[in-house]
Amino acid sequence: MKQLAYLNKYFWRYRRHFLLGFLFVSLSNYFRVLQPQTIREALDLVVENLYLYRMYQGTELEGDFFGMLSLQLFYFGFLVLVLAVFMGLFMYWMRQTIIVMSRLMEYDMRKEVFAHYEKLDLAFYKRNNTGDLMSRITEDINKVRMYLGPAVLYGVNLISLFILVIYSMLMVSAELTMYCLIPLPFLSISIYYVSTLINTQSEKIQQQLATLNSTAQEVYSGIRVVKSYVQEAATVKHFAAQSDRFKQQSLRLAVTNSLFFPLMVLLTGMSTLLVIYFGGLQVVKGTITPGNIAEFVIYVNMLTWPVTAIGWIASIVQQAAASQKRINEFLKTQPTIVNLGSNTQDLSGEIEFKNVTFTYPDTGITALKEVSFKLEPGQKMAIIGRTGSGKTTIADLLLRMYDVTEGQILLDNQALSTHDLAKLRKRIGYVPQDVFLFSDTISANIVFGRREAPQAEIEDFARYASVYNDIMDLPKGFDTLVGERGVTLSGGQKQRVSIARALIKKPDIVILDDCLSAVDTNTEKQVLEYFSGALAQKTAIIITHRIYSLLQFDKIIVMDGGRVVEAGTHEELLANKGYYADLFEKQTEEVPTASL
Ligand SMILES: Nc1ncnc2c1ncn2[C@@H]1O[C@H](COP(=O)(O)OP(=O)(O)OP(=O)(O)O)[C@@H](O)[C@H]1O
Repeated sequence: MKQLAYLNKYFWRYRRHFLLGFLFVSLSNYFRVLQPQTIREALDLVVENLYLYRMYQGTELEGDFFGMLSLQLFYFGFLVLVLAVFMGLFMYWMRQTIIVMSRLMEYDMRKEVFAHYEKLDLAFYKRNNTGDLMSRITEDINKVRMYLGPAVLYGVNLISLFILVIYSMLMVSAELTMYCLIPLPFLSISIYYVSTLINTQSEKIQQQLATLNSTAQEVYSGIRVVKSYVQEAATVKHFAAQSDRFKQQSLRLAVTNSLFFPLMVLLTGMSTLLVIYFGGLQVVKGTITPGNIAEFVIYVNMLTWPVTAIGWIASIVQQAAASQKRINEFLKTQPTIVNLGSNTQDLSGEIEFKNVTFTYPDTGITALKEVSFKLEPGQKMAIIGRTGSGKTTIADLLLRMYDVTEGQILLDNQALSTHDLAKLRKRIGYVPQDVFLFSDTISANIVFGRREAPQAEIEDFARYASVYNDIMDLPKGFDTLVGERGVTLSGGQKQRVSIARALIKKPDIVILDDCLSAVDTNTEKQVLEYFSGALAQKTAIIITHRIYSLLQFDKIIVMDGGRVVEAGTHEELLANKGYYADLFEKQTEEVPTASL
């Protein structure tokens, strides 16, 4: 339960809503409790006057007496109505304060969790799967919201109603109060068990629904494979089996749900029975009036829902505590990559790796071993090597997605950590290998790192990245939606949009990670021409599997198993007759007219 203490800061922030809510609940309940008392008075009035009425029956005063009695009853009826109006009014305000409070808290909390997620480093995202992150920010926060809103509301309601009703009951008869309260703890306990059962079953159903969703989603995403392997029937069978499990679980829940109300009615019915029986005995003895019995029956009914709610609240609080525990786990996770630097100068582009060794914290894989190289401002370097040889890791370290395990990276002759992290990332234009575009317009994707860029520049950079004509061929040009909600761009088009996105930032250093792999040789040639022209003054690192003779590299390093196994210029490496020379030879044979 101590997990929920984290939420106290929100209660403090919205204390005004909370206190007002408490006041409105109490006022609403006050008017509610006055109702049975008015009904009791009305009923007693009728009982008392019945005798007198019989006396006047048949006389000429009968009409007057009846009129007077009706007027009094009308007055009581009107009073009950007025009380109901006040009760309803305060009930409306109670929801407007407490439920609104819970929604405000939910909003603050979701924002806090999302902002915290964004601060966490890449290693955190590798350790935890996206589904888990999503469920904590959606389902878990929803469950906590149930505690902040409905549970608090019914809890506050329960306390104030209990005090008022029990007080009013005790004023009439302590003995009768005791009898009618006997079944209520049983009601509360059994509702607690039933709602816990309902919650467990609902959770299983939710999980099964998630499985069902992902099964369907996977089939739709991989529909080409499914169709080409003629696996439609098999996937339908698999889906039907999952649906069947969902159906069974839902039917089980329906059985449990149908226990809820009969149980409630049974136990409150017993309370009513006890009130009528023992109350009747007391009326005979003359200690209470018949109106008191009616008053008590209404009290018992009033208590039914709050007492039921005890079990329900307990179950909500239990779930909220479990969810808050999961949320706290992430909130307490601190990023390992933090901003230690204050250097916000633009970069001249000098990069030096000094004996850099790096081991991925989550897998223990040593991706780089004593890697050293130096680039002067404006120099271009190619990194070549087999897959898994550590090329991307070099880019990740330069962007401080991870910190080196051993050795040092210097940027402009200063340790990487002395540079302001945000500024450092802003000054590096990085085109990652796995291109990712947001479900937004092409324009919005291009200006992602420099939102104020004017349309003319967006178009210019699309031209530099050789994607302008492709974009203009789309139905809405730069306003075309891409991704899930829009058109699907080809792999090569996506790569070029992502190049435009990196270049429009006008970075000091450019890193391209195998980002021309999916474009044809002509397009590749155009992009590289732009690089050798417009980016002549920028330091650039190009990670690739292809050898480009178009672009004059000042340096080429060949990676293997995390080490730099060859380094030098194109000519030096050819003379070396190693991996590079081999690759060059193979590529010359394969594509004699390509970009070589
Ligand atoms: N986020 C990560 N967590 C753990 N290990 C990783 C991670 N990224 C890469 N590795 C491992 O580090 C090694 C180097 O990977 P890296 O991505 O740097 O290679 P690469 O040369 O860029 O490969 P490719 O040409 O296929 O992109 C590989 O063994 C890989 O499995």
